[in-house]
Amino acid sequence: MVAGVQIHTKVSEQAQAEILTEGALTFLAAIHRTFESTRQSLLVARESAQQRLDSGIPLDFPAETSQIRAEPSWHCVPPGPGLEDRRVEITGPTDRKMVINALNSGAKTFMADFEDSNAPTFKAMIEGQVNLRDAVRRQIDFDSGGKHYKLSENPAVLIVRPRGWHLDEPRLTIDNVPISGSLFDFALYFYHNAKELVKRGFGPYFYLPKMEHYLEARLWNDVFLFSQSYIGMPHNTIRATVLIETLPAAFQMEEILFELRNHSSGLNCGRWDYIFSFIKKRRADRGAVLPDRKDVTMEVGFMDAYVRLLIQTCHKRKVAAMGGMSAQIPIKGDDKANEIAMNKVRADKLREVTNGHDGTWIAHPLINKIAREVFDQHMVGPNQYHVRREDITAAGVRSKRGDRARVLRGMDRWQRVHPTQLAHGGRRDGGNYARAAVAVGAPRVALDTGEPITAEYVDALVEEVEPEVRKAVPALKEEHLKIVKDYLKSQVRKQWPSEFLTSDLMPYLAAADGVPAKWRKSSL
Ligand SMILES: CC(=O)SCCNC(=O)CCNC(=O)[C@H](O)C(C)(C)COP(=O)(O)OP(=O)(O)OC[C@H]1O[C@@H](n2cnc3c(N)ncnc32)[C@H](O)[C@@H]1OP(=O)(O)O
Ligand SMILES: O=CC(=O)O
Repeated sequence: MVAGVQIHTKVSEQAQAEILTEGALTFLAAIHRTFESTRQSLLVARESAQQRLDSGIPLDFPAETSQIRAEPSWHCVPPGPGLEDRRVEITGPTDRKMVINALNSGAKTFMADFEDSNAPTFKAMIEGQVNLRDAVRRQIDFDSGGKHYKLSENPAVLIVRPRGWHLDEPRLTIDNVPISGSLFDFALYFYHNAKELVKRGFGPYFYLPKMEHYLEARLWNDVFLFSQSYIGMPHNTIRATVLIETLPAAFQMEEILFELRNHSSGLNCGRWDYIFSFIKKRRADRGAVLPDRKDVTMEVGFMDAYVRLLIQTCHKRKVAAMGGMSAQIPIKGDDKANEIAMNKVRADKLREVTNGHDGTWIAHPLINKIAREVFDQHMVGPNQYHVRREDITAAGVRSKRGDRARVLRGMDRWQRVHPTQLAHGGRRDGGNYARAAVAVGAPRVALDTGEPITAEYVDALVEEVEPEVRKAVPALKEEHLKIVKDYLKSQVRKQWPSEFLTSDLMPYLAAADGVPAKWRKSSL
C-alpha cells in the first residue's frame, strides 16, 4: 500500500490488481495532496455565495471578469478527434451490459456516468473503471439471460462524467482525509486509459458536472495540466464539456469556457439539475417559487433564456452547445402512451436543433433514431456554430396535484437507489430524485387554492402516496419505506433543505461497504 493511502472497505483481488494498483494509488495521492485544499476552499466559497443570495444580493455577471466577456478574440481549442460531430450522445451508468449497449446504440458519443445515474457503491465505482478500461481497449463482452453482448464495429466515442466537487469518496482516505469523488473517478480513468485512448485516435474526454463558479473550472484545468504532465502527455490533449446545471454557473459561462479554453469542448444544458439549483439557490426568495414541475418546460422564460445564452456563448467561442435530456424513455406494453412519450421527445429535440444546439442527449438506445432523424434533417454540417440567440418571459401555478407528483417521484426514486434496493435493478438519476424531495420542502408559500404549504401538508401527501409507492416497488422493505418517509418529512421542517440527496445517501452506502463511522461524514 502507498504511504498515507487507506482503503476502508473490502476490495476484490481484481480491483487491487487491475485498478487500485500501486501506480494508480500513487497518482491519486499526488493529485489529492496537490488539489484538496483548493477544493475545500471552493466548497466554503459556495456557502458564502449562498449566504449572500439569502441576504437578498442577487446573482449577476461577475464584475472582475467583464474584460473576458467583452474580448472577442479568444476561442477554445478545436474539438478532440471523434468529437467533431456530436449530434446524439447517449448517457448511462457504467455497468458492463449498459456500457456495451450504449457504445453500440448508434449514438455519436457515450457519456459513461459515475455521477447521477449511478448509485456509488465502491463495487460500482471500481467495476465501472474495469468496464471502461475494457471498453477503451475494445475488449469488452458480457453474457446474460442467454444473450451475448459484444462491441459493434463502430462504437460511440467515450466521454466520462466523474462525480461533482461536492462529493467525497469516503472509502479511500489519503493522510486521513477522504479523497474527492471527482478526483477519484477522473484520476483512475485518466491514469489507466489516457495514453491508450490517444494511441487509438481519440483522447481522454470528460463531462464536468455541477460547478458553481469559474474558479472551480480553473481547478479542473489545473488538475488536467498536472495530470497530463504526470504521465508525460502533451498539454491540451484532454477535452472537457461543462454541464451548466447550476444557477450561478449560468452567469459565468464565458468565464468557465475561458478557464478551460485549452481543454474545452463546450457546454451542455443540464436542464434538470438547473431547475433543482434554481429552487435551492433562490430558497430565501419568496418571489422565485417555481410552479408545478410540468409547467417548468423548456419554453418558459428563464429556461429559454438559459438555453439561448448557452448557445450564444458557445458559438461565440467556437465550441459545441449541447442540448439535454428529455424526460421520456420508451414505454413498454402501451403503444398509445409510448407514442405520446416519443412525440414529446421528438418535439424537444426539434426545439433544440432549431434553437441552434450542436447535439443532444438521449437516455435510452431506442431514442437514438428519433433524435438522429431530427438532427440530421435540421443540422446539415457537424455543428451550428453560426447560429446566435436571445430574449425572455415566465408563468405558472403551484398546485396540490403537482406536489403529489413530486412526493411520489421522490419516494419512488429513493426506494430504487437505496443501496439495499440495488438488487432489484435500482438505477436512476440522482438529480431527479434529489430535486423531487427538495422541491416539496423548499418554498413555504401558498398553493393555487390559497392553501398554505406547511409541514403537515407535506406529511399528509407522503401518507397519501404511500400505497402507490408500495405498488410500484413490490420488494419494498418496511425499514426503507420508513427512511424515505422520515427523510421527506424532515426536509420540510428544516430551515433549508439539503444541498444534495446524494451526499445524504453516502453514509448508507459507506456503512454497507463496512466503512468505519468516523469516515461517514453526513447523516440523515
Ligand atoms: C439529469 C441527468 O443527469 S440525466 C443523465 C443521468 N441519467 C441517465 O443517464 C439515465 C440513463 N438511462 C437508464 O439508466 C435506463 O434507460 C433506465 C434505468 C431509465 C431504464 O432502463 P431499463 O429499465 O433497463 O430500460 P429497458 O428495459 O427499456 O431497456 C432495454 C434495453 O436497453 C438498454 N438500455 C436502456 N437504457 C440504456 C442506456 N442509457 N444505455 C445503455 N443501454 C440502455 C437496457 O440495458 C436494455 O438492454 P437489454 O435489452 O440488452 O437487456
Ligand atoms: O445532468 C443533467 C441534467 O439535466 O441535470
